[in-house]
Amino acid sequence: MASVFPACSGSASLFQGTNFFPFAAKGSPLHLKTPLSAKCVASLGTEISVPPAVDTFWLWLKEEDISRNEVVLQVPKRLWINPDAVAASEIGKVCSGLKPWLAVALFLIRERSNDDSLWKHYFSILPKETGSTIYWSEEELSELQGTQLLSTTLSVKEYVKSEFRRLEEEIILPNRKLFPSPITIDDFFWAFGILRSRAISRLCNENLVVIPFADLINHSASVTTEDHAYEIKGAAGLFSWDYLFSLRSPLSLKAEDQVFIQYDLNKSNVKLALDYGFIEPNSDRNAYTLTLQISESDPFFGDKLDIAESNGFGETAYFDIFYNLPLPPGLLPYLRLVALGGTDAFL
Ligand SMILES: C[S@@+](CC[C@H](N)C(=O)[O-])C[C@H]1O[C@@H](n2cnc3c(N)ncnc32)[C@H](O)[C@@H]1O
Repeated sequence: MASVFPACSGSASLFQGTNFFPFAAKGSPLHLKTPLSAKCVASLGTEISVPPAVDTFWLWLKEEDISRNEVVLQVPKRLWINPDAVAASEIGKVCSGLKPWLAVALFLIRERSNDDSLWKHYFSILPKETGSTIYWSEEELSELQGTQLLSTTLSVKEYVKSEFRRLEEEIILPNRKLFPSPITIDDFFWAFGILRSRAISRLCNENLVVIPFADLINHSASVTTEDHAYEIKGAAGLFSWDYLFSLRSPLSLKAEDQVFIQYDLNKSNVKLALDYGFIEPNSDRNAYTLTLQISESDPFFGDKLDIAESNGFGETAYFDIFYNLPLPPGLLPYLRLVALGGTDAFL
């Protein structure tokens, strides 16, 4: 059976004792409000059982008791990996017209092989792949036959392949000097998986950002709030000020407890498996995603699209239907809009 957990790619010796990363050492740009240590462990210690395929796993541990909402970690903006970091880099110009995730994916791939990268230590501990179903073998995927997870996984893989082919043709090959080392489809899948499992989009003004080291924090179903991430302005060094990503613990913790957050309360188990490579045993996560679309051949296509857009939907809309829960708001009105025809369309 496929592993839905990542194997640890870093070396445990990096983390001997409590002072682990060069980044987290004294005078580093990382702000640790109270001692915090990262460990590469053999078992998660979460409420979710760990299959034998799991080797090791990075996590953050507090070394002192902390109360709920206490700040545990701050990361200055200059370490964030986002479209601004790409724009300021050597590949900024050629990536300016790309979708943000494509630009950041290329940036991740390029920085990973750069020995002088600002994020060198961070890249050394990133997993080679996540447990996402996009990395499962044919044989493993055959276990999913008949499920929505399988069809979604296959279409995501197709989408990633076609985006890569376009990127190769339009950006990578015409700019050989900027991309001296060959970039393979596997590299691109790696970057895609890293972004799906580690990028956040909940900060104000940030649509896609990876916050190195804050992204080591694991998910727990026992955390039921999502308001752990803040962007604040503060001291980013002895003499400098910067925007900081500030992470508060949603739970009060005893020394040596693992710091957990809630990744997303609204993601179904299909999305959790696809994005992170784990699912929750909790049946509230079991959902079927219904896809509805206003057909371009509909005689009222333009009007219907206007109505959909003015209500926050598009030409295609996705609705997660959860087992034993009421239908999502918007599903029935959207369905009615799609189905309206004949004289009803003039009502
Ligand atoms: C944001 S990263 C967290 C960093 C992770 N600890 C590591 O060592 O790479 C998200 C990944 O951590 C793992 N993860 C986080 N919380 C988990 C949980 N409760 N159960 C299983 N895997 C989890 C999944 O592999 C997921 O793709």
